[in-house]
Order: sequence, then structure tokens, then C-alpha cells
Amino acid sequence: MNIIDYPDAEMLAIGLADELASALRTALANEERVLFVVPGGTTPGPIFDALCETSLDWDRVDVLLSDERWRPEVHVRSNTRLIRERLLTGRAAAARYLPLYAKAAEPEEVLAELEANISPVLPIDVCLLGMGEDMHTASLFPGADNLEDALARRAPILVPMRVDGAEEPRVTLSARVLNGAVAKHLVITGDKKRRAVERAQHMRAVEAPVAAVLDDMTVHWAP
Ligand SMILES: O=C1O[C@H](COP(=O)(O)O)[C@@H](O)[C@H](O)[C@H]1O
Repeated sequence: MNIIDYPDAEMLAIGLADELASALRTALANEERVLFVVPGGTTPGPIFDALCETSLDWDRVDVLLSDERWRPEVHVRSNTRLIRERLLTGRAAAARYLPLYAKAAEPEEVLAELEANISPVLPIDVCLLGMGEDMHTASLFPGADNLEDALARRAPILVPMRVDGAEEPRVTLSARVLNGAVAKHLVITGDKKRRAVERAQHMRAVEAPVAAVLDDMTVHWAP
């Protein structure tokens, strides 16, 4: 992995949005449609704010989350809600959104349907991921029930994930699918996450799931 340091979160948002826009333009120059994977959580909002007014052919971009919390779109914890409010607005409103949630009590009930929607647009062209201080990325959590399936060489596209302490079930892209991306970026802020990603490089993915996606990864960090 390669780490790019920014002086603060504002510079990170501007710099990373520029880098993502440039990666999307390169992909759009070579393909009719491109697949852009984005994280949820608390970190990426300002990056989306900077990116959504960028001039590019958004109507040829498919946007997909790295993972979703099993909540209706209107719920405050829904990652889709974040994407709709902060990324799919302004010029980027022309992009096509591919949901990782469908109305059902449990993700297993609709997993095949969600996968069928994603499968034709793979592989990922540009992938942005986040990471928690516990070294989870997407919804690949240490100690989660299906982590080994999601890390397997022949993993399915989507894996439902439950972990003690999480407020709801999750659905996540598997490590195999994330690693198929042409360009991989990880965004983190703060000293704890910086130390965590550096430690993860020397750990097994079952303990530090982010380790499964660090090959050829560009990490963007600000204090
Ligand atoms: O729960 C999640 O956490 C990670 C990290 O989120 P952050 O709030 O620490 O930035 C995020 O990448 C993932 O998409 C999300 O579902």
C-alpha cells in the first residue's frame, strides 16, 4: 500500500475528490459505463460534497456501496441515505444507483436478486473504501459470522454479515470483488486509524479484515 498524507480533512476531501474524478474519467474514456464503489459511514461525506459537482459523464457511471446496513433508505443509519444526500446530487444526480438493500426482514431473502443486479456491471473500475478503528472495511468485521466466506478466494459477490455489537445485519461486497477493482483507494482520518492500517499490513485478514484489500491500495490520510 501507498499512503498519501494531507494536512487536514478539507485538503483530503478536495485532493481525493480530484483523484477519484480523474480515475473515473480515465475509465470513461475506455468503457461505455463504469462502476464506482463507495463507502458509507461518517468519513466520506465531505469527499462526496467535493465530487458531486465535478464535470464528468455521470450518466455513464454506476454507483454501488461497498456495504449496506440492513435498514430502509430513510433510516439515519442507512448508507444509501448518505449516498443520496451527499453524492447523488448536483451533477452526480445523473449517475445510476445500484442498491444493496431491498425491502425484506433479512438480507438472505433478497440476496440473489441484489446479486443479479450487480453481476452484469462487474468488475469495479474505481473503488473507494473506508475503515473503522477495529480494522473493518466495507462490512468485513473482525469476528463476524461470515467473515471467512467473504475472504475466500471463490467468495460470492455479496455476503450477509452479522457481528456482536453491530446494530443491524449488513450486506457486504466480498474481498474478491473489492480486489477486482482497477483502482483502489482507502480513506481514513485520525491517528488511531493510521496506526491501525499500518498494523494491519502485518496481520492476518481474519483478525484485521482490511489486510485482505491492501495490495495495490492507495491510502489517503489526514489527521
Ligand atoms: O459501518 C461502516 O463503517 C466503515 C467505516 O466508517 P467510518 O464511520 O469510520 O468512516 C465504512 O467504510 C462502511 O462503509 C460502513 O458501513
